[in-house]
Amino acid sequence: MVMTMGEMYSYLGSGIATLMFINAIIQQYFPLHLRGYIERYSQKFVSILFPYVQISFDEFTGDSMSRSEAFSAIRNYLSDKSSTHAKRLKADVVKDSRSLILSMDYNEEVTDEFEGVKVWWTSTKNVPEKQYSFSWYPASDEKRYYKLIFHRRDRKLITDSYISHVMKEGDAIAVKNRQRKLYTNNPGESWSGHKRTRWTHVVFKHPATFDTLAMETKKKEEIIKDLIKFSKGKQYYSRIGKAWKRGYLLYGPPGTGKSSMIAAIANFLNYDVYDLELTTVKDNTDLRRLLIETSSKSVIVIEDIDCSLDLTGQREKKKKKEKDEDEEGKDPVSKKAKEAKEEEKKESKVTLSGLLNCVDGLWSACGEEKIIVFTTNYVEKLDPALIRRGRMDKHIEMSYCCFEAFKVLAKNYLDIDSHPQYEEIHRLLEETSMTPADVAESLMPKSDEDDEDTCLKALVEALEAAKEEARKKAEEEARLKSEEEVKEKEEVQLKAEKEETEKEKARLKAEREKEESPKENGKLEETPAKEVKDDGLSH
Ligand SMILES: Nc1ncnc2c1ncn2[C@@H]1O[C@H](COP(=O)(O)OP(=O)(O)OP(=O)(O)O)[C@@H](O)[C@H]1O
Ligand SMILES: [Mg+2]
Repeated sequence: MVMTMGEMYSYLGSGIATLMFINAIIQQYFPLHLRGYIERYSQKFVSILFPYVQISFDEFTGDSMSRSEAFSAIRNYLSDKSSTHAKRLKADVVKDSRSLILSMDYNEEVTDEFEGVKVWWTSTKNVPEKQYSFSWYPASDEKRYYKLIFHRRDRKLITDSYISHVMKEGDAIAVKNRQRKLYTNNPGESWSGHKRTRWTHVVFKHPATFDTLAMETKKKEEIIKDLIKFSKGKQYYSRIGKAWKRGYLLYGPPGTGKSSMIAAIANFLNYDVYDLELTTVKDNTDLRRLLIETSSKSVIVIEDIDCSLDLTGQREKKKKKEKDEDEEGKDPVSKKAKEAKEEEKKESKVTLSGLLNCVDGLWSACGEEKIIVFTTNYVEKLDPALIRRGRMDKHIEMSYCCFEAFKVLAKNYLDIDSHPQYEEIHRLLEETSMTPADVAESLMPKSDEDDEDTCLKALVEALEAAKEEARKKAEEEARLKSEEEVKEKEEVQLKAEKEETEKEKARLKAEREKEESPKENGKLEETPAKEVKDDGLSH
């Protein structure tokens, strides 16, 4: 039977212990000059006998007694290795979730290879008495550590690169295994002054991925590349002196996949999502606090940014109204309290500049690896200051469903790559604007009897109906426009006619006056004379 490294180690370990014992006797009874000589030779003897080096990674670090990061990383790394190699596994339920993580059981051994070098890992619980390496720790039942054993000729490779490789891999596995969360700012929280966390969370489980997202392939690939570049950019960002964050602005009509895109980004990068509801944020300070409490590796989302900023103004008006009503209240105590609260509310608001400061001010550099996403249906409504590059680095337009996007949807919803009706759909999609949400709705089978033919037929019908509607709308618009034009023309004509009649009238009047003038003059000659007499102003 082949001896495992652990068994060999313990076998040799006892030999070493014997040697240590002998060494202790030597130290006590032999004269100094002889002692050095014997020690040198005994060490040489041990290393010939057992040319392996051992490194221990304890669960808790000495000074702070906090869980060692190295231990966790090794645990993750080995759990990944051992679930395929080790015979005895230990199952752990990850906190806050229902997923199982298998890890190496205690005293189980796993071999690993790195650049052609073989190493042995063992996991140990409860420090055995002979383990002198941990003798300074008080005895505890739950002392756990990992032991790495390798040949001493590989020492350089192991200490220089293997251990850091294990740490990196272990951290990556931790990121992969972790339960991602969807956070939302609790509206109740910001009004009550409790010192509880401002974000509440649920497990984030959105099935949208870039594979299921319907949009032009070129555009999609560009976004994926951008995300990969960002997520690997730690050194780059620190070199150029920029906070490690990136802003995306998603704009387009409702139902074009803006929210789906955010979920796909989070799923792709394995990030948490913070859904920031601006309308419930009290003021700029509150906003800052909220953003500070967000963790690294997260997507911070502010949906419908145009509405959120508009609402700030509306909220102000509403509050004033409420305050007026309060003043008519009967209970003086609650009235006062309410007034104080209203006063507080009245002064509070999130301003554009507050938002800008949070997006790219000094505060944004707290924590790293963050993506900030704004969505809007009306990009033209946004303040240019908000969406300039550097704040919103990438502007992504989510537009109506194109043929390429349709093909993705058809693959997702009906699992088909082609169909005789594709050509017609292609033509119709170019002629009409339909959102991916509407296309998806038509493609979704409504009953068990529905197959691809019926679904595609439904889509064609929907597209034709949309086309017809658009045509009618355009016609109606054209009709209204032409009607307006006719009306305008008529008005112009009417005006011209009116002017003409006015002129005619004036002309006629003038003519009449001319005709009547001799008679009139006679009369007039008499009258002024009379008048002159009457008012006594004549001379
Ligand atoms: N590009 C797309 N790819 C795949 N599915 C899509 C796409 N656009 C929309 N959908 C489907 O339509 C539904 C609505 O899309 P989504 O919520 O992402 O739209 P939105 O752009 O965020 O709309 P709104 O502006 O109203 O928030 C989604 O559940 C999704 O199934
Ligand atoms: Mg949305």
